[in-house]
Amino acid sequence: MEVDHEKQEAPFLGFSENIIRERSAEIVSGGNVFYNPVQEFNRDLSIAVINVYFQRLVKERHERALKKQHTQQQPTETPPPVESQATYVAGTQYEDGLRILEALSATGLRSIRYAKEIAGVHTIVANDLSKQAVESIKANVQHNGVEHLVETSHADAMTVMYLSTPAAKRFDAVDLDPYGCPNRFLDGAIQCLVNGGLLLVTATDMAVLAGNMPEACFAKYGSVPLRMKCCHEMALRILLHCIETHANRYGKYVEPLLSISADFYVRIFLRVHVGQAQCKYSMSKQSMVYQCTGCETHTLQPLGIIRHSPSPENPQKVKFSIPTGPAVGSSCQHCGHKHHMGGPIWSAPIHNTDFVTDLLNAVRCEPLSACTTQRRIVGMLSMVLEELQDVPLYYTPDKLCCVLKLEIVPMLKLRSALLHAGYRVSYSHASKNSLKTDAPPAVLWDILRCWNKRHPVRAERMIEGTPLQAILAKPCSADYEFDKLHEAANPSSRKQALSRFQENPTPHWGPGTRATIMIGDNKMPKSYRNQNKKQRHKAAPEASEVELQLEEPTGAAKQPKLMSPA
Ligand SMILES: C[S@@+](CC[C@H](N)C(=O)[O-])C[C@H]1O[C@@H](n2cnc3c(N)ncnc32)[C@H](O)[C@@H]1O
Ligand SMILES: [Zn+2]
Repeated sequence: MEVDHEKQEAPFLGFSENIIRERSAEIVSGGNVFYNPVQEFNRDLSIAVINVYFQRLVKERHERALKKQHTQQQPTETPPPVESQATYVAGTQYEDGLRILEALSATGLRSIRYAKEIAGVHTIVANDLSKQAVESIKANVQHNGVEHLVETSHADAMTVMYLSTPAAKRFDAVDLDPYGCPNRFLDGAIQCLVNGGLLLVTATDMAVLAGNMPEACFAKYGSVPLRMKCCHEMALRILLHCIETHANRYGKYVEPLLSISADFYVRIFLRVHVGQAQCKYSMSKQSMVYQCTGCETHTLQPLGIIRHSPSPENPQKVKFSIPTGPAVGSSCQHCGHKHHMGGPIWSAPIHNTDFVTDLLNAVRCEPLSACTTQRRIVGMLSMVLEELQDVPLYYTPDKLCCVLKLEIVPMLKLRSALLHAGYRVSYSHASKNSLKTDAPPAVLWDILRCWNKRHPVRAERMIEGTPLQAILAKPCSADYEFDKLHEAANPSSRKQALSRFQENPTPHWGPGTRATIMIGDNKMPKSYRNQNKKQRHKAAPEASEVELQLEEPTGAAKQPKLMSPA
């Protein structure tokens, strides 16, 4: 697929002396083309997801075929066998295999790995806007012997996707892995996917998504972010909201399979289905978020509600309506301060636990168990399965205690207190220090009042008008149990010490790399590169945006820090 829109010849970089090896693939031609070794986790996970997605697809096809046979065949006929996943192997082309588009491919590494490690491929189109990148993809595809599966394309990703909207040309899976924000590619991706197709989206503009530039976030994603401790989950939910609104325009809706916040980016795996009727449910999957400017308590205000109103003619009948609100008073019921309002965000579950269970089983077995980042994938997925799926967003004990200037409650004590009081708790995969709970915020503050009795805040801190004074002035309504460890307080992933977070980030950790970062065929501005060098060891500098420091806080709560380019 060649769209010849580039007139001038960019120099072909040729083969570099360095060979990059990542699992099954070797990259022999890279030059100035983007390559980020830290994204190996992202690529490993994507390979696992696409493999399991294809297994599901085969099963769905099988069930459909059986159903068809059942309705058509005579009772005496024996049904012919329908192919199962076991017959598919990686590296071979299948007529009924997946048509995958890697819309922003850089060196082609991801596409080459998809060709070699995904069982049941028809074609992979590896596309890039940069001529250098495309030369590099061609050389790498040839070197790895996957020309029969990987087709190279030199075009704007949007052109490729819009030219692929006719039914016969659609893709089963589209992978968007851009620099920064993926928003401009979403419309085309939604339109060029088959019904039930898989969309894989990365966003690395975390400073925007995590609340440092609300005006930019609204312009890009149609949602106002809030600066919260749970900003990584908020980022996932903003991106999901954005993709859902794109899908709804075409009578489609999304089914999130897995939504991951990792290192310096978010990555979402979801299916896009056709269904006007299901689009009506979209309103009730989105919420506005109120955040108190004093104590940071968050409260969700759904945009829609669904009521089941069965009738004899239609037992499944539902009614869609608008909830009354606002969900908070004009000032915070806990501390009396005013609220900020953010959103809308996706407030329905962000993972499909059946899918994640299959995925976890798959990465524990050959061949996926052999991938380099397998331990981290197992840890991450185990944590995802432990998350309270019906509780959007989370608190952190350090921030809660910071508001009240209290000694920090150890996580297991706080979790035990909540569990003994009859509430559910979980971590979020997005933060080591997270606390998801179905306990109302009033209970959380009450528990901290109880903690204050044991570890009282210094008297001089009780200043009139502060959230601390307002919250601690109220009497504690119960004596919570902190000391008796609840059996569910320590989740299995933690007990087993599964590798759940990025360990020992490399010196070049972040969206940038040692090689020149390219934006299309243009080099990243020098000021960014210099800044990049200075900050490499610290956090995650972003190619085109200021970046958020993503380290987990230690000790008392810290606000996320911006690292602006010099
Ligand atoms: C982050 S890199 C992709 C990395 C790659 N997916 C991987 O796993 O190694 C982004 C790539 O997108 C390309 N690009 C930027 N804008 C594009 C556009 N509008 N259409 C196609 N490619 C584009 C850049 O040239 C760059 O190679
Ligand atoms: Zn408050």
